[in-house]
Amino acid sequence: MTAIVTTDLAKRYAEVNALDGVTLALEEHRIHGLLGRNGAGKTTLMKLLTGQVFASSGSMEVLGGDPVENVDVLSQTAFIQESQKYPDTFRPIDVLRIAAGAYPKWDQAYADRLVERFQLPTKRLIKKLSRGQLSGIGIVVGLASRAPLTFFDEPYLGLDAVARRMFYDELLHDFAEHPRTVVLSTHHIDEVANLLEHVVILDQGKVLLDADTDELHDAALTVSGRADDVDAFLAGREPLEHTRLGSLATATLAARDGDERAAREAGLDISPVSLQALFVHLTTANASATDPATPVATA
Ligand SMILES: Nc1ncnc2c1ncn2[C@@H]1O[C@H](COP(=O)(O)OP(=O)(O)OP(=O)(O)O)[C@@H](O)[C@H]1O
Repeated sequence: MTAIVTTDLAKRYAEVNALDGVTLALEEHRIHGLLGRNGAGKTTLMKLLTGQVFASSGSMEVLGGDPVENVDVLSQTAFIQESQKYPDTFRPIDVLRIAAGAYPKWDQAYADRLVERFQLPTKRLIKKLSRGQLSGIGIVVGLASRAPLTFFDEPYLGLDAVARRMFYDELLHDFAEHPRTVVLSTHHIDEVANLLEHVVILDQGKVLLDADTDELHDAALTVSGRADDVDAFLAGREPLEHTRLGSLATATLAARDGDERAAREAGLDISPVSLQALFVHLTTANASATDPATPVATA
């Protein structure tokens, strides 16, 4: 089943088209990566899908319904945001108590284990917590809610590398035991690349890439070797990246059938292109092809 369908979805603010004609279908029970440079429209898309802002045009279906003021859909949805605000008097224990009442599939024993693992001081005022501890609250809520649809919008801010690793491990482990649909927005692309089954890259409000990660591994390749051999291999083709160092060269290019064999025969080394490298190539190429911000057409 498809968990999320959007058709030509757009969100216009006064001066920007934050989202511009987004058409997507996200399968249920998968971990989807929502990637994009700053201001690409990731948070805006997640806010639309959780009914927090209204679309300017287009349509969407989330878990089979319109999310706007729809308790059936929203009770099955968790949206974890780094910028979550809490009342001044709140302690983590208050947030966890509210979450326990709000999410039908809440697992208190799992929440307790996560609190311990992330060393969350549950009785300290939230306003006194460190940034990493604040992120920890969101992660505990996002995981222990076991919501059929969970959005994590850069949930790691302030978390150190060890705690981020713990989050990825927990997500993967719990996802395997309790499959659900996860949409994860992050700038730490290499760290999450192995978790993602499907990736959407937004750029300037539009979908730049919408693909399964399996397909991406075959989408591009990097060849390296003697500069003359690399040049001969590239003949007539436009590489995504090409660097020369003395008599050696490296080139990354969109893959075609037979490339690997031809590169091997030419004596070149072949390496796969990481998701992070592909992301940088695609968004950089798009930036030079378009304006940085899409101006709103005035009527
Ligand atoms: N309430 C708002 N009013 C006006 N413009 C907004 C508003 N919210 C978002 N925008 C603009 O919409 C665009 C998309 O913003 P959004 O927060 O969705 O990006 P993002 O991909 O989540 O970025 P980041 O990775 O930096 O968090 C940006 O240009 C942003 O300035």
